[in-house]
Amino acid sequence: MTSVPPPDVIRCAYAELVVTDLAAARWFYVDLLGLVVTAEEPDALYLRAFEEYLHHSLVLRQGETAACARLAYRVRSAAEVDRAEAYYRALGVRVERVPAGATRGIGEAVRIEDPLGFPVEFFFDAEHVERLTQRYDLHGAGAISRLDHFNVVTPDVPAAQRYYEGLGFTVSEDIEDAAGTVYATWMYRKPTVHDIALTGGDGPRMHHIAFATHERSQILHLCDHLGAARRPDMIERGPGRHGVSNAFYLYLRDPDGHRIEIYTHDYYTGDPDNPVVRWDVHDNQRRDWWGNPVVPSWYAEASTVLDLDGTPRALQERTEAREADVTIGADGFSYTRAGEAPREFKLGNQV
Ligand SMILES: O=S(=O)(O)c1ccc(O)c(O)c1
Ligand SMILES: [Fe+2]
Repeated sequence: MTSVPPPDVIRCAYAELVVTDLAAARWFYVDLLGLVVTAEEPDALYLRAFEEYLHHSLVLRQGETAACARLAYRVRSAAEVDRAEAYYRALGVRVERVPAGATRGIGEAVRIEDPLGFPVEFFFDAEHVERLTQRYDLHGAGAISRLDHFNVVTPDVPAAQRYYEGLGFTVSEDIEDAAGTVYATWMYRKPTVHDIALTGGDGPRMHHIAFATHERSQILHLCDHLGAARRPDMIERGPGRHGVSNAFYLYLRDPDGHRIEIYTHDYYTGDPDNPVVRWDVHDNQRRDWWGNPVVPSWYAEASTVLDLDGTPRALQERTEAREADVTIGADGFSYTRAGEAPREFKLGNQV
């Protein structure tokens, strides 16, 4: 902890992913998902969704090894960038101040290796570009509106929660058990369910980046588009309805295996007394409100993250119980109503 006040974080703002085949990634993120190309270089793409007016919310950079190179938060003013620098220098983590343009379209920023081992950036100034909110002539049937959240894998969820609470984030929901083990926590700065989700596991790893649509039909169109492209293998989990967050969801895997969630219909959390929702890890409806199975890869696989030198981070093993061991997703391995025997037709009762 430090006596230096934390920066005033507004929201999650952009991610930078290393991809091994920029052309294949361009097909996935632009031709399939419909993200807009703000700028294009031989080895990088700067993409945004239709409601976004900052330069980008996703950078794809060609590289040898697929990884997450950066998770960036926007702070409320240029002065808050200075405060971020002071906060993290006092915290004693690695801090780098970078000039405007270090990332195309982004102003002066502070980059850190945060206490959880993630490469994180705080910025305010950014180039404004055309906001395409009502350019319905450009929206496809699967139009994506904006970046919504990051989900990261970290071994000690309570410790990660304390770190993010120190940064001014608030818990909206979590998954825990009767013994007090916390398996996952969702935390926000913008008034939705989360800007960051902390998933218990070997980390630091990036679990997924999520974009929001306005309508469930847009998510269903993306599924149909993948079917038409004969690439249903890119659909990892869903479509479905989450228990946690109540969002309608779809998880895709990009050509490098990076997990992208498309998500809509979570809820407002902007009042100071927003009730925290706590889920029992055995509740079959926590991960999927309809009790559908969570595929094992969703628990097991996540993207490597890089340090500020671009070197892959070594993983620290989770020492507490793992959710996939305690219950395999929401598929009948546990209970929905405590004390009642599960029904025999759910997957969990057939293997
Ligand atoms: O699967 S969960 O219902 O726990 C869930 C809720 C919200 C999310 O953004 C997510 O990725 C996963
Ligand atoms: Fe998510």
